[in-house]
Amino acid sequence: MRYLCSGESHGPQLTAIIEGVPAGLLLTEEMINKDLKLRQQGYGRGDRMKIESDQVQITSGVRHGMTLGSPITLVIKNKDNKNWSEVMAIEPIPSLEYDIKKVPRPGHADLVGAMKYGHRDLRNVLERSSARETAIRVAVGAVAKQILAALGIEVLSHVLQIGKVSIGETHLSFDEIKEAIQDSPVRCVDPIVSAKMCAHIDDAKKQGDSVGGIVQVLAKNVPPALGTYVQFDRKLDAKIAAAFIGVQSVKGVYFGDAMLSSSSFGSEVHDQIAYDQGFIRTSNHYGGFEGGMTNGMPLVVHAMIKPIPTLYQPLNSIHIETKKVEKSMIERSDSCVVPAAGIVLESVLAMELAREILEEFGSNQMSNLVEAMNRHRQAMRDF
Ligand SMILES: Cc1cc2nc3c(=O)[nH]c(=O)nc-3n(C[C@H](O)[C@H](O)[C@H](O)COP(=O)(O)O)c2cc1C
Ligand SMILES: C=C(O[C@@H]1CC(C(=O)O)=C[C@@H](OP(=O)(O)O)[C@H]1O)C(=O)O
Repeated sequence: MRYLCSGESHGPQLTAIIEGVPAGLLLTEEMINKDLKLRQQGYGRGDRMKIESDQVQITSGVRHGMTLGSPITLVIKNKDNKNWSEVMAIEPIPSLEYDIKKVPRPGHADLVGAMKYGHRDLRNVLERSSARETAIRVAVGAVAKQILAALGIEVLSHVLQIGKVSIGETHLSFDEIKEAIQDSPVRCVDPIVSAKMCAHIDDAKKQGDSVGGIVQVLAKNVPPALGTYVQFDRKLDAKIAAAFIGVQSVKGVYFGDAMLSSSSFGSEVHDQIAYDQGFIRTSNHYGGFEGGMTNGMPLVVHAMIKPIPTLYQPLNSIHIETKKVEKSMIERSDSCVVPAAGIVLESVLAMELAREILEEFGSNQMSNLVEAMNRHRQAMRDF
């Protein structure tokens, strides 16, 4: 399964084409839209989210709610495009005068992107580097989630830390976490910490500042032996780490209790092997991976997210023509996107897992894939 995305932040639409989704998967726009809605929520989002109400349009590869096995095309319209139709016009508008962006934001792609592609208007960079693009990736991930759901696998994200407010680790189960975050505007399991996180975001916003944080992404019911140890670039944890870093503002990835294990004795953290109708581990400090392969324990992946680069109290920068010091540009911005990034990272994890499963059990039809997975699970239990 492979996919390609396109679209500028204030252009007419975002598009994705996914190839390799087996035929016979139940898929409707509504199944995708619920994730698009979640990505738009989360305390700390800016005014753009009041304009957009993301809805996907499936324009190929699906008929009567069922995938055909042909490429699936997904489209999300940018509602804000109507406010930028001239600035973002595809055809030249010679007489148009508009604000050309010249003062790059520290922490954003503006300066290096312009240097790389030779742009003198930083808008030519920011339009594509923008995390607006994550909307269509969430749509793609929702398709992957449907494949996983048919195989009994589910993913979930929740927030462990926002700026300086941290919940530490939680010992709740997957289903308990799902329940506990329902009413939290920051997807945090503890209501008291959740309120502190919101207050911390408010404080940052009042100061014209921004905050980052840490998200935990989980997958349950993943069978053992996905991925392989035989070649570095085929290790599944390595593929997931690369895909996580591919999400805007994710600066670190770690599996399980990596922070703790790096400062512990081996005897304290290695997950001991036991047998109970199949091999199990008595703990899950390594987040479900050994040697680049899943070991049958739940997957536990963490993403460390930096604070948003655009600041309402801007930092110093340099005008790219005058080379003089100026405050960096600002139009409009989120102040915290940690909960939203969690939804994006769920999609990314779902995509990597679905892709790996299809590579391992390759199938054109969902029913054959389900059978192959059931056989694999049985073989793993019988080992
Ligand atoms: C969902 C989401 C929304 C974001 N919104 C903003 C924003 O409003 N303003 C901003 O400057 N950066 C925002 N970012 C982060 C930038 O897109 C990102 O920092 C930038 O593209 C540079 O990439 P890097 O941080 O991965 O190096 C957002 C990131 C995500 C995941
Ligand atoms: C549009 C989205 O996020 C955008 C990501 C983003 C950035 O620089 O990454 C900058 C902001 O864009 P704008 O200036 O249009 O408000 C965010 O709103 C979205 O998440 O759908």
